[in-house]
Amino acid sequence: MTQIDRIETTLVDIPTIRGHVLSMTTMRSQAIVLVRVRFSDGSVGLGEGTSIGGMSYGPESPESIKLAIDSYIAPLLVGQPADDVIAAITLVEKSVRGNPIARCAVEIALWDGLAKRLNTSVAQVFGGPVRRAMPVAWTLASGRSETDIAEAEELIATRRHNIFKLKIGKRPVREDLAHVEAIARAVGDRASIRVDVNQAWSLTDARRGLAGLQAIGCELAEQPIRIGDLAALRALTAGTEVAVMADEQLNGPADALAVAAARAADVFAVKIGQSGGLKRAAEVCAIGDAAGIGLYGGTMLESGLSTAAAVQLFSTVPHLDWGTELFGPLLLTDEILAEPLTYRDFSVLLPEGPGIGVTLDDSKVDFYRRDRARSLHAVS
Ligand SMILES: O=C(O)C[C@H]1C=CC(=O)O1
Ligand SMILES: [Mn+2]
Repeated sequence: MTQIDRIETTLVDIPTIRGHVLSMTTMRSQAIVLVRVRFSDGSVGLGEGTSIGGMSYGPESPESIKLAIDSYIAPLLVGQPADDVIAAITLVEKSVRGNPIARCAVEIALWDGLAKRLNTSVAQVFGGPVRRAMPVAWTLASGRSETDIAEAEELIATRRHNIFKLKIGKRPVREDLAHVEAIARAVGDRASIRVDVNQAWSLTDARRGLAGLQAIGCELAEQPIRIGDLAALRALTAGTEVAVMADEQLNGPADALAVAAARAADVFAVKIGQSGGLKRAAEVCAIGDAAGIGLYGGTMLESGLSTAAAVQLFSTVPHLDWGTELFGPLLLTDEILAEPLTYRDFSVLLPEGPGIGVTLDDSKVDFYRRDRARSLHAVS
């Protein structure tokens, strides 16, 4: 019986193509925890765990993801049967509370390994794709309206994106509304406009903000208020025509059930990392779908590796009415995959090939790994 032999983690830092301005932080590089699971038959599974802005976005950081895997998850899994992925994640969930991104990173590698050994794709293991291309939004977050408009124009012209998510919540509501309106006016009916407040608004800000967004014709507002207050989120959802999306609020199936039961959102941003893995993300989708909540494939701005894993999963989700934002690798200045994912005609394509459908460019990983940068720094 094939067993899990070894789990290795590597921190990799890749610069972003421009500053990415969120309400709580400005990203200039992205830190990725790469996971390699080595199995006793010689096969290898790849995974990735990625958070945003250190600990400013959520409770996990790149360093905490690495530590959770090295010190807690790997010792549990070494020696376990390689093919029993559900048993493995159940074992991990019993001993590791929280830490959904760390659990997801390892789980991706387990699915990748299983599917590769079966010579099939992860999508096939999840029941097979219902689509091989899915709409992919882009986030305009340079911090300046004119720069965002120029970026949007280029992306529409090259047919890469025609759904734009604007990061707001850092500036006063009035200024943010003027920013959204300027971009909405500039793109007209050539693109749709959504916003992500990343929890920054108070309830009164949110009432004013959503009324303004509705007047501008913005179709969706993501996580307008801080997580935890489902009654307030429900009141906002009921009080506006703008679709309200839950993002940071959703950390797995139990949260999905709570939001659905409270009718606190119109749409779920389903993230494989935040959900605690592909299996749990599929459950979040099922709960949302059963509750009549729209689904959207979210991202933690991961590299192509975890993005490919998410594409595998979302290709199998029957109703993905709000498309995806699986553009993570395009925000980075360099590609760590041997063969990049294909973005074409406003969509990302399901990669062909076994497992999650992608392999690493090892020389790129060596170049960007954090411990290499440290040792270079030490000798210079
Ligand atoms: O959705 C988030 O909150 C995080 C992330 C996803 C896209 C983006 O630009 O930021
Ligand atoms: Mn969001």
